[in-house]
Amino acid sequence: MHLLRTAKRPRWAPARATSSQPASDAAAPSSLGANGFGLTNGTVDEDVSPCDISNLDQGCQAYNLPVNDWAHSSLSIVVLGASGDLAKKKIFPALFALYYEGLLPPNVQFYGYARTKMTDAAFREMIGNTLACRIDARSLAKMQAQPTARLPGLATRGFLNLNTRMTQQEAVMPRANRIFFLSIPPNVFLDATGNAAETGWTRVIVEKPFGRDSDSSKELAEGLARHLSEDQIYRIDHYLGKELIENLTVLRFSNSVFEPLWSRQHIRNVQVIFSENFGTEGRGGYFDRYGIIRDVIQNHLLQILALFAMEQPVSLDAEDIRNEKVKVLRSMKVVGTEDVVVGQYRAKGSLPGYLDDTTVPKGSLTPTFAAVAMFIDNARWDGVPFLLKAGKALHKRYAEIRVQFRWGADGARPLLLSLSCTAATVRSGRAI
Ligand SMILES: NC(=O)C1=CN([C@@H]2O[C@H](COP(=O)(O)OP(=O)(O)OC[C@H]3O[C@@H](n4cnc5c(N)ncnc54)[C@H](OP(=O)(O)O)[C@@H]3O)[C@@H](O)[C@H]2O)C=CC1
Ligand SMILES: O=C1O[C@H](COP(=O)(O)O)[C@@H](O)[C@H](O)[C@H]1O
Repeated sequence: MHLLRTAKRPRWAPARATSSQPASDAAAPSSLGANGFGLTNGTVDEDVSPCDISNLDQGCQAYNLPVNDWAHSSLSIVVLGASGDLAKKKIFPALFALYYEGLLPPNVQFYGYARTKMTDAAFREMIGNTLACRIDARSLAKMQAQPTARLPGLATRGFLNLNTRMTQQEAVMPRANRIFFLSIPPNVFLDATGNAAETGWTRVIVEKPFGRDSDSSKELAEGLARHLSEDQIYRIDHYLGKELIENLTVLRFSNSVFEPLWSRQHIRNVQVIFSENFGTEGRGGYFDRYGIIRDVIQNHLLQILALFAMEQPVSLDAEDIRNEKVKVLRSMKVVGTEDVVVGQYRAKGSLPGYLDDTTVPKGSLTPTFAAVAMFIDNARWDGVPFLLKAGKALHKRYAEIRVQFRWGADGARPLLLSLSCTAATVRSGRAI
């Protein structure tokens, strides 16, 4: 069964799976490009949609944001941590998709920042190889070679150097706006926030985890507040943008099949599973300081649990949903060590172990797998275990919610809500 929202697929997006089998499970066709999606024969000149400023204005109005004077303003988008996994896998492909669809202002420039030394050409090539969109290699090369290339290169020589480079490019317009995407470990956030725009607005996008613990999270929030006002800061948990998660509230509360069953009377247990079939692969610098619980359980999986278990919000406004989620978190029993199992993946055959990753400190005890049993002490969920499981370098890549109902003989099939990035599906699973 496919989910509720059927938005028009943008031209750059991969085709969605059309069966109950997620596309990621299907055999990959042999003609895939490096980005993993099928390639077509368009060229950039023909394919890139020109930016329509009136569309941007309408978008701002729709979200209640001030309308920008894009005819006289530039926009610089800076990705800090541009050599990292998140930048390569998600941010640059998403930015490129927006650009490709004509959804960015005409005077936009992208910048990367990292400590790794790389020539501008090597940096552009690295980004080019990760673009998850349907353009062919010829178009990509053309785009990279364009004299007006939007990606000037990678700054590595300090934030001052980055600022100088941006200021030079921005001089063409009276007003310069800046967006900073902090795709870096949280302990570096504060150093990175000193490059605010002088003639336009500044926005800073901050990635989870927001610190390591309560103290560092508080310190981070206070530090950001010293440089930025709250309306300049956008905190991101990209799991909230997944199709199933966006639709979970609608699936539950607008659906007379599910809502009457959503309680301890009918549900025996719930599992939220995050399984990846690849290890850290050079991300030890970030991952080892945080571990799997801070990396995905404390944020992504807990968000899912809260949305799954919350009471019906007064409206679908963000604040109302947030209030209901907070009530779930406040009703949860404190997790003790007896409720948690942790592990670390080891080498098997030709596959490296966690400690074989050269970016991981020798002898590290950081967990790459965790299973946590949680309980919500309220009338709806009293006594129902919520099992959150997450691991890297496991046998298969998938993410799903498994709902085990009480009725039926032992071994009744659970309801599976799949969080696959290519298709949100609801199906019944194998008996357990
Ligand atoms: N990977 C993913 O799919 C997702 C990651 N995230 C979040 O994104 C953030 C980064 O994760 P990820 O990209 O995976 O990690 P990586 O380790 O792959 O990348 C970290 C990046 O930060 C840079 N960096 C590290 N230390 C410093 C420093 N002191 N000063 C400046 N730059 C630094 C690194 O570049 P260099 O060493 O060259 O400086 C690298 O570009 C984390 O907060 C993570 O939670 C969120 C969602 C998904
Ligand atoms: O936040 C993170 O998420 C990714 C998994 O996200 P997905 O959308 O690609 O499934 C995970 O690999 C990474 O460790 C973590 O930081």
